[in-house]
Amino acid sequence: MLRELVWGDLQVLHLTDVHGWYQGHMKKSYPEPNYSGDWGDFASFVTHMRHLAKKKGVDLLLVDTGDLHDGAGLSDGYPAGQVDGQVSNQFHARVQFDMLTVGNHELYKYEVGWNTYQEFVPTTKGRYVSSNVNISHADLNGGAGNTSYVIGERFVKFQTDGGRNVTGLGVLFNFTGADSGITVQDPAKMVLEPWFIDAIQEESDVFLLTGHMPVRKDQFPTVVNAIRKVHPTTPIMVLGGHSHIRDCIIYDKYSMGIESGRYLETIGWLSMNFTDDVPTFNRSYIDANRRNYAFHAGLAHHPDKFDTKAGKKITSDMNQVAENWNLSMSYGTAPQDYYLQRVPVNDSSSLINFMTNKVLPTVISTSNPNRNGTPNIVIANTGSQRFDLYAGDFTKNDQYIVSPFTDAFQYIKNVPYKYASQVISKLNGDKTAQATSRRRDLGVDDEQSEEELYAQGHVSHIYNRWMQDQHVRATAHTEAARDLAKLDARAAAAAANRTLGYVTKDSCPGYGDDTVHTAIPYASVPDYVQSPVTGQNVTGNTTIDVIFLDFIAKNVVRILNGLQTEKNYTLDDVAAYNQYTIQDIYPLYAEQVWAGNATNNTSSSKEAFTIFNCASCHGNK
Ligand SMILES: Nc1ccn([C@@H]2O[C@H](COP(=O)(O)O)[C@@H](O)[C@H]2O)c(=O)n1
Repeated sequence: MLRELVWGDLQVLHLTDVHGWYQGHMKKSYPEPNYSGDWGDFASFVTHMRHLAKKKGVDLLLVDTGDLHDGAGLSDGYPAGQVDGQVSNQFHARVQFDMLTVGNHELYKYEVGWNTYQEFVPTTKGRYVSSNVNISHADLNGGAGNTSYVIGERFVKFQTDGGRNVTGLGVLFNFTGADSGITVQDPAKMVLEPWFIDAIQEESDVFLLTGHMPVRKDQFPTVVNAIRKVHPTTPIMVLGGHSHIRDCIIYDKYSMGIESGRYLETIGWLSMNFTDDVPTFNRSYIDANRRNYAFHAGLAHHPDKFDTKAGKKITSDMNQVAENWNLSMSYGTAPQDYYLQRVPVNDSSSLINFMTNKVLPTVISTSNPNRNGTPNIVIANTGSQRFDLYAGDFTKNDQYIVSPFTDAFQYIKNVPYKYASQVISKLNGDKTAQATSRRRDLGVDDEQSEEELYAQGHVSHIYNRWMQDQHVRATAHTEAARDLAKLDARAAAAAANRTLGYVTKDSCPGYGDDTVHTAIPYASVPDYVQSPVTGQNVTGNTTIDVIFLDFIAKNVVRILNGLQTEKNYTLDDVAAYNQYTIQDIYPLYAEQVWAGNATNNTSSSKEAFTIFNCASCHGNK
């Protein structure tokens, strides 16, 4: 069953953290088909929604809150000579947004930030807002030295089609991990700037406070409060991002904020009715697939009218780029799904189990011919793995999705096994505080605070906790649901028809998800894993090679020194083990082990969500 959107006088369709998933989710295993709409489908959806808004005589704005690339082939699989996101940004630009703002992933590498400024921002027709982010560059007008440029606009003021005055801001969290040449101002300082104070003086019908930061526990309240000092009752619509969750929060009677997930899985909806007294807000999280798009656009029963010419062209142009870049090239066929965090780590469907006990021993343990006779172990941080690996063709695109980092394999040779074998438990050791564990995972100094890590952009713990909450709630309700189902056959049938997906509980009234799902199970995984020792008759005094990712080299060295006093290890003892990075492990494995598997994966996840005869759609007359 799909839940209808509640329209108001003004609504925002919101996207965030697309991370390169412009081709949509292409696998057939659930929940992927729920998110099978691609950028062309999204473009068609937006066109229909804009028409619908016009027909209803209301306003509809389209907002994106950053992190456009890093995470899938169409952004990251670019040929040499280009910049990450350069081509995918061109597809993004084919849908005209009313406001956009910058994410931290646009700022890790100077050339990406500069390319955003030079090539992408001009396509947004003055609607890219980076209130607290600047990039410096040799003066473009030939002046001496460097000039600091606001990446977009500090703020925007515009009028909607319906004549409402909007003041828009685009604020990034207090990010400290930007490349040199890029500066991010703390939002707490930004609100004291003369330009900010000036920009918010004028009365608007609404403030559109966009930004790449979570809507709770970050600095949106700082900005809301600064606006409130001048405009106690003007409506503020807040659109956030960064932590990849679906979330909604009420700041005060006149403002509401939403965060709209990640990876082109979720399209957020925030609507508002202007009233003489207190505005009313509504929010929804739309599953990004053609069925849901057609349903909300009022076309569930007119599927032939859904695709626009422009939308179809975007899809075919993206497919062409994917073909040119070989993104659908299959390294082999995965015989089953491997889940990152859906099953315990000892389960045969665990990606971490598979990587540790099959992939690393097959492709890394044996990869250095000069160390052939020496036993070894391979240690990896599980944070290096980013997504499920689904049954079917394992493509070049999947390579960027599942294991995207280019962390190299290094080793320390001739470590007595009695010490080497203890490294993993020490790495996973002190579980007293999750923060400690995460600090270790990041390879940073023990003194570094949680706040510092957050400021560097690390937020995966927020998404994980959100998934865990959904699972815990689902498990708690299972008993009650079973009892209900016994009494009510219809409820049982409805529950049986649910697919896996997000089951959001946020802080706003009513249901948020537009589709009723069964929560995806969640199991936590250790921070680090180690492959079995190779070789035979390895005893405590046998010397072995300890192989690990360069990302955690410092930690391994420190731990080895804590375990023994015979040798003082330093980073000088660390050497490259092979030419591979963690991004290479599944392609190598697939070529060696899966290449012979038959492919029966020619259909697409989109087929699961045909909009023809949409049985679960209703309400579209
Ligand atoms: N080169 C890298 C960079 C990061 N990681 C892992 O990613 C985690 C940070 O993830 P966020 O989603 O919070 O940005 C970090 O803790 C590492 O586990 C990596 O493995 N290699």
